[in-house]
Amino acid sequence: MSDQAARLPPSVEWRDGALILLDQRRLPLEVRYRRLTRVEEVWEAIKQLEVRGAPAIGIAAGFGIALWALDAEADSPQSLLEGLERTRVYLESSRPTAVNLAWAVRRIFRACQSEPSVAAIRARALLEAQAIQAEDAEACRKIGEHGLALLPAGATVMTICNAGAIATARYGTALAPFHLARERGLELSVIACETRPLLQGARLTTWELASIGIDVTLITDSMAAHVMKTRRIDAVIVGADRIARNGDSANKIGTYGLALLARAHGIPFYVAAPFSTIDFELADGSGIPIEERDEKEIVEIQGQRIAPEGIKVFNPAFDVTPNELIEGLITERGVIRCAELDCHQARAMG
Ligand SMILES: CSC[C@@H](O)[C@@H](O)C(=O)COP(=O)(O)O
Repeated sequence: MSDQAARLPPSVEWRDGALILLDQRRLPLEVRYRRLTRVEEVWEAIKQLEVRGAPAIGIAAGFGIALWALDAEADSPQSLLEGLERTRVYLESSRPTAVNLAWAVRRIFRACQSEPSVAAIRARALLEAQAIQAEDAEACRKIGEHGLALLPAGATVMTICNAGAIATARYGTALAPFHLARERGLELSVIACETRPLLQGARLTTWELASIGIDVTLITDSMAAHVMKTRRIDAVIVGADRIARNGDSANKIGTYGLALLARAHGIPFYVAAPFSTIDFELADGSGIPIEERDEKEIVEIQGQRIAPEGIKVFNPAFDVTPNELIEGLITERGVIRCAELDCHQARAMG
């Protein structure tokens, strides 16, 4: 079995005491890595989408808190933990929608609380961040297995944004089935929506899939209905930034529209995500915070103004797809119907 997925370099890596990030703002024109050594740089990299995608920002934030812990001056475990708590809150303020970020830094903080010394806290922060990364790679591989099992041979799948290997530790979520298909020599095709306004589909999904040899066709977001009507689309698979416990799922703006179109055309619509993306504290999607971003992302293209000066702009980065439009959640624990999510978790908790 070839290992095509391994050809893609990791987008987030801990090396020699620093965080190495693939700068996703520059793709596909340039494959450039940056070495970050301070938590402020990690905060900025998350804010500016240098690292993006729910699991990847969780992993990066995890290493960010570890960077702070390793470097901080502290004369007692208590003072280190107090600083760690402030750093956790700071990192959580970088982007609000993807729950993986808060989930990762809270998990690291909790783990550190039981350590007896400054040295043990420092070591534990890094170990926990590395564990989160390793667990994500394994979860994404399983998501790929479960997703692949849903698809007929030679399937064509539509997706939006980039929920791929570069948005996770490895393999991706919505794109994981394609990485596994490639490893196994199976032919599948992808229709990638460009994903206005920041073009993660056009820039990142096409780059990622083409670089592992998957057949990928780029369309603009407004072509989705026409393509569903005139071509055979076997499924729509998207990622998620936060899933409420009733299955309502927040993902990149435009996802909700795709789900409505898929329903109108009788195409199954799946959300692929690890359990770390599920926020069991939220009863439904109405409580998911939706990030609003700078108007420049809409009124400019590559620094060039395209809309009149002074017009009003609304730029939400995410929307929420209601559970009734979702055929199933493709998770590391299998494909779960939204209605079964809550009891599934209750069973897993024993
Ligand atoms: C595996 S990534 C899942 C989601 O985070 C992804 O689909 C998405 O919406 C990313 O948005 P982004 O704004 O690029 O971070």
